[in-house]
Amino acid sequence: MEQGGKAALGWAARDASGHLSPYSFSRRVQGDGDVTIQVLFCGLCHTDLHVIKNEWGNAMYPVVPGHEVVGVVTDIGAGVTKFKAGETVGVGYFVDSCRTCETCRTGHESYCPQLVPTSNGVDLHDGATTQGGFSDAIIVSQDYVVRVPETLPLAGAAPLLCAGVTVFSPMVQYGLNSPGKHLGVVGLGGLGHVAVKFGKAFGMTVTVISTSPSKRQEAVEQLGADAFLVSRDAEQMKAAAATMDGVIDTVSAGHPVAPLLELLKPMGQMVLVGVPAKPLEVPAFSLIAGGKRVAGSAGGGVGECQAMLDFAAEHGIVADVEVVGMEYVNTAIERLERNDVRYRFVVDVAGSKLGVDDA
Ligand SMILES: NC(=O)c1ccc[n+]([C@@H]2O[C@H](COP(=O)([O-])OP(=O)(O)OC[C@H]3O[C@@H](n4cnc5c(N)ncnc54)[C@H](O)[C@@H]3O)[C@@H](O)[C@H]2O)c1
Ligand SMILES: [Zn+2]
Ligand SMILES: [Zn+2]
Repeated sequence: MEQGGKAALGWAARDASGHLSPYSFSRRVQGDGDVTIQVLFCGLCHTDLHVIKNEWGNAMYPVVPGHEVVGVVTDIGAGVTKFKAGETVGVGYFVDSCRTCETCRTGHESYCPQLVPTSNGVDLHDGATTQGGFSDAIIVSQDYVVRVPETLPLAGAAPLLCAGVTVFSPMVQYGLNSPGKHLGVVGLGGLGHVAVKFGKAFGMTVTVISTSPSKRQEAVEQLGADAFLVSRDAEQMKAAAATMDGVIDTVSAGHPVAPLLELLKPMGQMVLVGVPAKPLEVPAFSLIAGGKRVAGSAGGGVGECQAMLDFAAEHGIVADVEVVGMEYVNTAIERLERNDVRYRFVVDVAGSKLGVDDA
C-alpha cells in the first residue's frame, strides 16, 4: 500500500474460494489528468469469476473485482478537459495502457502489451495491484473513461462497459453489423444476450445456439432472436449448416467447436470471446473445408467503447440485469457459476454498506 494514498473501501477475494469480504485499502492519489469517480453500479462479469477463483492462474490477492463501472465524477485533476464533476461516466476492462505502441495509437488499446486491467492489473504509476469497481471510488486517467449517455438507465448500462464492447467491437470489425447478414450467438449469458440485442439493432438475422432448451422462449420472445438452436441436437444443427456469416462464441467453459464451425457459410467468420481455461479443439478440416476463419477478440478500444455506448443509447439497448446489494455478492457469484442469472448481476455499490476490513 503506497504512502499518502487515498483510503478506499471495497469487497475483495483473498483466496480462490470465490468468496468476497470487506476490504479497506489505498488508491493512488488523483494526479494530473485523472478523474475521481464515485462508483454507482458495477456489473459482475464471468471474467471476475475466472479471476477471483484463480481459474486462469493469474490472481494477485487480495483482488477487488469489477470492471463494468458506472459512476459519477466527483473530482478532477489538473489538465482534465474531457470531464467535469457531476458527469456520469463509465470505466471498462482496463484503466491504462502504454499510449505509444501501434495498437494504442490506432485506438485498439485493449491489445497493448502493457494493458492495465481495471482489476488484478499492475498500475503503471506505482506498481500497485489495481483494484476494481466493487469499491466506493476509483481514480482513472481521463483517457480511459467514457461518457454514459443520459438516456441510458445506469444499472443496465454498466454491463455494456465490458460485455457490450466485447461483442460490439468484433461485430463491427468483422462486418457482422450489416442488415441481412446472419449471426449466430453461442452462449446466452451476459455477453451473449447483449450480442443478440446489437445484432438485431444492426438489422441482422440472429440465431442463438445454446445447450439449454429452456432458454428458447426468452431468447425469441424477450431478446428478439429470430431462431434458437440446441447445440446438442445434431439434427437441428445439421439443418442450420452453412447458413451463418458469423458466429460469436461467448461460452465460458470447454465445449465442442467443430459443430459450430459447420454453421458458417464458406469463408464465414467465427469470433471467440469466451475464455475457457483449457484449450478448445479446432480440427483443421473444419476450417480448411469452406475456408473458414477463427479469430479471438478482447474487449474493445476506448473510442469503440464510446461508440458502442452512443449506439446503445440511440437504439435503447441496455443489459437485462438483476440489481443486488454488495451483501448479496457472494450469492450472486454462486448463482453466476451455475448460470442462474438473467442475464447480468449488477451491484448497487453506492447503495450498499461496504463495511470495514475484517481480515
Ligand atoms: N474476450 C473478452 O474480452 C471477454 C470479455 C468479457 C468476458 N469474457 C469471457 O467470456 C465468457 C462469458 O462471459 P459472460 O460474462 O457472458 O459469462 P456468463 O456466465 O454470463 O455466460 C456464459 C454462457 O456460457 C454458457 N455455458 C457455460 N458453460 C457452457 C458449456 N460447457 N457449454 C455451453 N455453454 C456453456 C452459460 O450457460 C452462459 O450462457 C467468460 O469466459 C468471460 O471470461 C471475455
Ligand atoms: Zn468483463
Ligand atoms: Zn500500448
